[in-house]
Amino acid sequence: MTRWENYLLSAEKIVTTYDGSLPLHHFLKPFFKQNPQMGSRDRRWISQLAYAFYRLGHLWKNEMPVKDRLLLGLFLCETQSNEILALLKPEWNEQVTLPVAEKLSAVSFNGQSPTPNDIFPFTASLSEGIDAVAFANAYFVQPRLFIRVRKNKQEAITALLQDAGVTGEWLADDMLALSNGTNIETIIKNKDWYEIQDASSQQTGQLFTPKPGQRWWDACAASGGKSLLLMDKEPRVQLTVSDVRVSILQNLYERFYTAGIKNYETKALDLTLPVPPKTLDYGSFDGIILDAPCTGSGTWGRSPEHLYFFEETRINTFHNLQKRIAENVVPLLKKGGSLIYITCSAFKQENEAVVKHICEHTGLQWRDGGIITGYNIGADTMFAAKLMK
Ligand SMILES: C[S@@+](CC[C@H](N)C(=O)[O-])C[C@H]1O[C@@H](n2cnc3c(N)ncnc32)[C@H](O)[C@@H]1O
Repeated sequence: MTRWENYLLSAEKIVTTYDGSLPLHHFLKPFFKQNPQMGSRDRRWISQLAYAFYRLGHLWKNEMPVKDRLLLGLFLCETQSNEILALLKPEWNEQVTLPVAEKLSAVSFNGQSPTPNDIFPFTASLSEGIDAVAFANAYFVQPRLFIRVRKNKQEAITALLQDAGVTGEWLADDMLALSNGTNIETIIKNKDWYEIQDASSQQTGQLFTPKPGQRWWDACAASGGKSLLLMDKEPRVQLTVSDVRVSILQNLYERFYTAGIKNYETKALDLTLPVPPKTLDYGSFDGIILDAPCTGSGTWGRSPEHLYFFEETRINTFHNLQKRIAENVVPLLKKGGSLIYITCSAFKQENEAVVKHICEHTGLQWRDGGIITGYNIGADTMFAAKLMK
């Protein structure tokens, strides 16, 4: 058996035993540990085959034999001729450099050509403004790495990248796109010069309008990505951060420390329940960022196994959770203050439908924002709406 056939066999073993209960990279680690004979090149190819399999989403999921599906994934995801296809599917190897849309129109199974809905079977549930074809086809392109440059270090960072022979693309004054896998930590040693943050996530910050001395609350702060964005816009804000997970706030402390942010208040809060009156003052916040828990469907390009194992009923579970959290958060907003409702979901039920519910039940008004489509630049799809009290 050739090395390439062995790769296929190992990838087949992975995708037939992995059940989606933990992220794929967590599953791959022990798999490779149990197979120490595999070198780094072997591991890279086997992982690539497995990821490409999940990038097909639901396309011919239960019909196509696993080996054929692994090769189909490789054909659609790879952009350069490779030895696996050369040996096992030479006709595809010749077409591998074509754009994804052309490659998709060149394949069929049981007389059927693939549709966006075969890949992402929930296209009818997508938010307004999402192009279903572009959204589905983006699954075959690995998302890019984005950094947000801090402290006006654009020139210094450009020089470091040049020295390292790495090319980036400036998408905004402080937003740099790099190819996925760029080892940025080894290139830029000063950790406070930048934040790794997806382009769409950076774009949500356009709705933040903090003024010196104002009180802002990042209600689902996790490791603080949005708070860091807010504080870089206006460091004189009085910030409160909270999350239901105390463990994730530990990451926030570390990131804030590195970024030099010292003045903030922290709370552990489960927002499915009303905020206890003595914990935070009702009607006191000028701005609230509600980056709500969600399906994450706008980020599945980075973890395509989630698309493969997703059950549609989850959308409604998150919709109900988001409404409940929002209802408990709004009373803490000042009159004239703004609520920034954010998700990294592409589903309208988690986005527009929740905003509509908030407006109808709390009297807030939707003033700005909406879907942020990242798929054309290799970024996540997100939703961010500004609501005023
Ligand atoms: C999308 S993440 C927030 C990401 C973060 N804002 C950032 O930019 O890095 C959603 C967060 O909501 C938190 N969460 C989930 N259920 C919650 C609840 N019932 N009350 C408060 N926070 C909750 C999760 O722990 C998670 O950290």
